[in-house]
Amino acid sequence: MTNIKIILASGSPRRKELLAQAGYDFDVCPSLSEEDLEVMAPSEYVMLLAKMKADEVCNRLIAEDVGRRVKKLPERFVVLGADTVVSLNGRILGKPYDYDDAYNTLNSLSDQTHQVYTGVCLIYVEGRAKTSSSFFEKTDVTFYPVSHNEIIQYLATNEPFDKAGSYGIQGKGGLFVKRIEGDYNNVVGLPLARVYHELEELVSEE
Ligand SMILES: Cc1cn([C@H]2C[C@H](O)[C@@H](COP(=O)(O)OP(=O)(O)OP(=O)(O)O)O2)c(=O)[nH]c1=O
Repeated sequence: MTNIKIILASGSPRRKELLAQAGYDFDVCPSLSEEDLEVMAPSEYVMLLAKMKADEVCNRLIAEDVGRRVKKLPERFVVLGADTVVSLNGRILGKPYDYDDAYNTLNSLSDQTHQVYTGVCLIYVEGRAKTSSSFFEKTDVTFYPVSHNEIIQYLATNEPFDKAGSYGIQGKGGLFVKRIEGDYNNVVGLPLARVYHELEELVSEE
């Protein structure tokens, strides 16, 4: 039996008991639960989600290519993962769960300033080497007062349901926006100019 140290990425007492039963040397480091995620700072949260998305795609593509005689992946490429949330008074508002959630979210954003955070993770793959960079951008968005009828009309467009904070600044949701401070593209889901600069730095680092 190997004597290598195992880090058990799980909070399950059953898994712990089974590893102990076999006599393995291990430490427990449970992965973050949904409850932990909800109390994270929005900046940390979006960077973690962006990294999870990029890691998953990167690992899957590389694993799929391993079995191929003719490789589909180029010698060098970058995987970009991103995640966007709205934060109102420190509370994270993602995509709405349902109609009522979208209504309540828009109602709470009315006549208020909230923050839109987008986290980005870039993974640069060159041969077998991987280097990555993670960052976030924050944009402050102030809404005009939004009435009950305006929210009902807006929900009928179906625009809110796949969007963080239940609105799209690039669509009819733009009519609610009084002012923004920061990158507009960041609100739409990708801080393009920051991505450009980080990408330039990442791929020229070797
Ligand atoms: C606030 C706001 C968000 N959004 C969008 C950007 C994101 O696509 C979405 C938040 O969901 P995300 O989970 O960040 O992204 P996604 O599910 O659309 O795509 P994937 O996970 O595959 O990368 O909300 C707008 O389009 N306009 C806006 O004004």
